[in-house]
Amino acid sequence: MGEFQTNRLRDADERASISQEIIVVDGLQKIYEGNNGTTTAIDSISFSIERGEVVGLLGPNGAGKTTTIKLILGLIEPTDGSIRVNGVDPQVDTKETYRQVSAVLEGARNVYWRLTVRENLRYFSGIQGIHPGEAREEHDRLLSLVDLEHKADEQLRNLSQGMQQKACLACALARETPIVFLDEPTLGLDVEAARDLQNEIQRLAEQEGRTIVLSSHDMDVIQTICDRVIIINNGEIIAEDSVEELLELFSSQTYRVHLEEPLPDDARLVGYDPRWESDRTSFEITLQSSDDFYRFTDAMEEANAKLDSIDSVKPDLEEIFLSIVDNESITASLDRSDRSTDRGDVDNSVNTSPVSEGDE
Ligand SMILES: Nc1ncnc2c1ncn2[C@@H]1O[C@H](COP(=O)(O)OP(=O)(O)OP(=O)(O)O)[C@@H](O)[C@H]1O
Repeated sequence: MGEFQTNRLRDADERASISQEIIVVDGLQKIYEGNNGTTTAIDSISFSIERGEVVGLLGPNGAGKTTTIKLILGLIEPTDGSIRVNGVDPQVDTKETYRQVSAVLEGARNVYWRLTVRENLRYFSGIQGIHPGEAREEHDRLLSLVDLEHKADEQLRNLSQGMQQKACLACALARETPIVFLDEPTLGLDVEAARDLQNEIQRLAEQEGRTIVLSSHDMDVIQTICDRVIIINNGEIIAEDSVEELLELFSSQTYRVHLEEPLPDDARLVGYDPRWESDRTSFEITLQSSDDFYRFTDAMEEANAKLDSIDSVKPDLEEIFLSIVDNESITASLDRSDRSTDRGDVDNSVNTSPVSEGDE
């Protein structure tokens, strides 16, 4: 998928200073070392994110998304490469990075379980320098957004898991940082709450110019709210484009073919393996180029297939994502010599919480 690859950045400082880029990652690499070998989780990736963008960071399990986010937050040290978060190097100034970014990461316990929901909100806006009196109205709005007004004075440890997740989200938003990282933010939310949150994310970006980076397996959410996606697989960026352009590009590559009569069972479209419908008259096929298109029509002729119609179809982001990752997996599986251990064998002692002293 070479045409999607991001351009390598010249220099992170230079890029950050001349543009609206609020996150600049240049040649970033992370190799985890363990007793039984090493794992290259991130392999020289470069990308940038502009102020006010809503970007989806996507990839299959183990692709390297969480590692990338932890590196940007300064929670772990890169093996190589550089990162700037609003001009700050997270390795040099972790405190300032924390002031710039809030994050809700899966499994991260970055709230205080013995405090009530409202006390947590006050604490998190307080450390950002927001006066409690000024924050009251905003906290009411956030409580209503996550549907926790009735639990505002309950200790967090007494709430259900879903409510705790909502409270973490509200605390992250209460900090009013320029950048927000959200991992699976709609997981466990009911339909209405998920829709409200999506609207809120769009509002934060459009009206307040805040930058949101989302990681989610729900492609409907990504398609609805993200301006752009960065797709990672095996530690490398395999696609980086606006959602609109990806939809456009793939709609002109995917076709629905309908034959006048079923193709006999023993006939084959040599070089293609289309997903037939049960009566063997229709299938969808992805063709990468005009050459491919001509090869396909030759294969149809050889198989004596009688074409009735061929229409361009519009796949959704989920189908596009699977198609990009599947294509990539075929090449990547040939070259994994240095990925010799899995997570269980090596250092797992990373603190995922931006707050070091949770009082659980
Ligand atoms: N602390 C660690 N020590 C060793 N290897 C690790 C560690 N954390 C992650 N890895 C490995 O690095 C690779 C990338 O993991 P990462 O958690 O970044 O993926 P991910 O895209 O977030 O996956 P998921 O969607 O499953 O959360 C995986 O092979 C994983 O096993």
